[in-house]
Amino acid sequence: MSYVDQVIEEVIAKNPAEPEFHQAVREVLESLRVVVEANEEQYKKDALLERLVNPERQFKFRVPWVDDNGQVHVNTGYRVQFNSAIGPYKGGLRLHPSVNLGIIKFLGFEQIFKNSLTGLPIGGGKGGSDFDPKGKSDREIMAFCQSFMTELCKYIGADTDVPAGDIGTGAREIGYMFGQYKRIRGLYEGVLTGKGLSYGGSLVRTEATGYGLLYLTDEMLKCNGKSLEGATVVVSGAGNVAIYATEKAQQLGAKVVTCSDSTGWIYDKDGIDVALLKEVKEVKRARLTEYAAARPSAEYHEGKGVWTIPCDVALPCATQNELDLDDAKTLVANGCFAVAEGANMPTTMEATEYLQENGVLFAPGKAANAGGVATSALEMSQNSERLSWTFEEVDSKLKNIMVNIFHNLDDAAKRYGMEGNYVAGANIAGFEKVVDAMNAQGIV
Ligand SMILES: NC(=O)C1=CN([C@@H]2O[C@H](COP(=O)(O)OP(=O)(O)OC[C@H]3O[C@@H](n4cnc5c(N)ncnc54)[C@H](O)[C@@H]3O)[C@@H](O)[C@H]2O)C=CC1
Ligand SMILES: O=C(O)CCC(=O)C(=O)O
Repeated sequence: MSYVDQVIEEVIAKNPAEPEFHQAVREVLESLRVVVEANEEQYKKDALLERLVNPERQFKFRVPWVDDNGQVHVNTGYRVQFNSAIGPYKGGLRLHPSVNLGIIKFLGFEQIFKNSLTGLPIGGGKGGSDFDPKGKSDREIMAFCQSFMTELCKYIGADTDVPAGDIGTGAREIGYMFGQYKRIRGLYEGVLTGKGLSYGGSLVRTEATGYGLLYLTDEMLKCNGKSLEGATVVVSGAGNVAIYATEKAQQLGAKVVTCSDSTGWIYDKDGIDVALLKEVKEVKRARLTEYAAARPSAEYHEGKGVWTIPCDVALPCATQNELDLDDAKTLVANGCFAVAEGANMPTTMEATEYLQENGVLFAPGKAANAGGVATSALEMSQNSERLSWTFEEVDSKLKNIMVNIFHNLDDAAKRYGMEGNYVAGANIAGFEKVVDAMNAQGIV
C-alpha cells in the first residue's frame, strides 16, 4: 500500500465519525500523491504525513451560560491548534448547531495550507461551538461569548493563537470575546482579528473574503481568456462572504442573480440589490423573505436551488458540501465555465472532479477564500506596530496577495504536469512551504 493510502486509512480508523475531516485529508493527500511519491522514503522515515494530519493540540470544553429567562444552557467549545510550523495558529471560530470536533478539524486542516498560500507567517487552527446564535438576544450572545472566552483565553494570545470570525461569529461576537479576554488576561493585544475599527480592527477585514474571492476569480478568468464583465454569476449564502463577493462581482461588471440562507433562496432577475441585502442580513438579521418582500424583481423559493439558475460563474459562499454531483451536472449543462469557492469545502469531491473533467475552471476554497485570513494577518501587523493603514493600502495588499496566490498555484500545477488543476496546485504550493518549515524545525 502506498504511504498516502496508508495515512488516509489511519486517519479514518483513528478518527471515526468525522466524515468532513476524512474528506479534507483525502482531498489534500490525493493531490499531493505525486509530491509524496518523489520523496516517499524520507517522508515515511520522518512520519511527515502522520505529523501533518494530527493536530499539535486540541481543546474541548464546557460552555455554560444563562438565557433571558434564567435558564442555564451548556454548549461545547472547541479549539484545534493544528500546525504552527510557519506562525502562530490562525483561524476562525464557528458558532453553529452542526459544529462538532470533526468539522473543526476539517476546517483547521484546510487552514494550514490556506494560511501558507497567503505568503504570511500564520499557522493553522480553528475553533467554535455548537451554540446557535439565531434568535438569541444581544444579552444572551454576550453571556455565551463571555463564558466561551473565559475558558478559551487560557490557550490563545497575540503570539500563540489568534482566532477570528466564521459562520455565526461576526463583529458583535468578536467584540464581546475581546472584552472578556482583556478583562481576564489584562492584556490589550491583537488576540483576535475581525475587531471593530475603534479597538484595533483593520479596514477591509469585513469585505476581505468576498473581495479576495473576486480578485482571484478575476485573475483566473483573465489568464484563461474569460472575463467577469457582463457575466451572470450565482452566489449561495447571504452572510459575510456572500454579501461582499456579490458587491465586488458587481463592481467588476458581473450581474449576480442569487443568494440563499439555511431556509431558502432568492432569484433576482435584475441583479441582487446589495444595499438591501446588507439591510436585511447585517442590520435586521432577518430572513430572505424580507428581501423578496421589498424587491419586486425577486422571487423567493424554499429549500435549496441556486445552482439550477443558468450562469457563467458559480460562487458557493455558504457552507461545506452544498454543491454536489447533481448540482455540478446542472451547472455544466447550463454552460457555467468557472466555479470559485468562497466557503470552505462547499463542493463535494465527486462534484469537483466532474467540473474539472468538463473543462470548468475550478478555484478551491483554500486559495479562493484566503483573502479573509490574509487580511487578518494584515490586522495583526497593524496591531503589532500600533498603526492603522488606509482602506486603499489594505485593499491593494489584499489584491496583490490574491493575484500572487493564483499564480503560485498555477505554477505549482504546471511544475507537476497538471496544468489547470488548481486544486492540486493549491495543495502542493501550500504544502511545500509548511513542509520546508517542519523539516527545518526537527521532529516536533
Ligand atoms: N468570514 C470569513 O472571513 C471567512 C469565511 N469562510 C467560509 O465561508 C463560509 C461562509 O461564512 P460566513 O459568510 O463568514 O458566515 P456567515 O455566518 O456570515 O454566513 C453564512 C451563510 O451561510 C448560510 N448557511 C450556513 N449554514 C448553512 C447550511 N447548513 N445550509 C444553507 N446555508 C447555510 C447562512 O444562512 C448564511 O447566509 C463558511 O464556509 C466559512 O467557513 C472562509 C474564509 C473566511
Ligand atoms: O481571519 C481568520 O483568521 C479566519 C478566517 C477563517 O476562518 C477561514 O479562512 O476560514
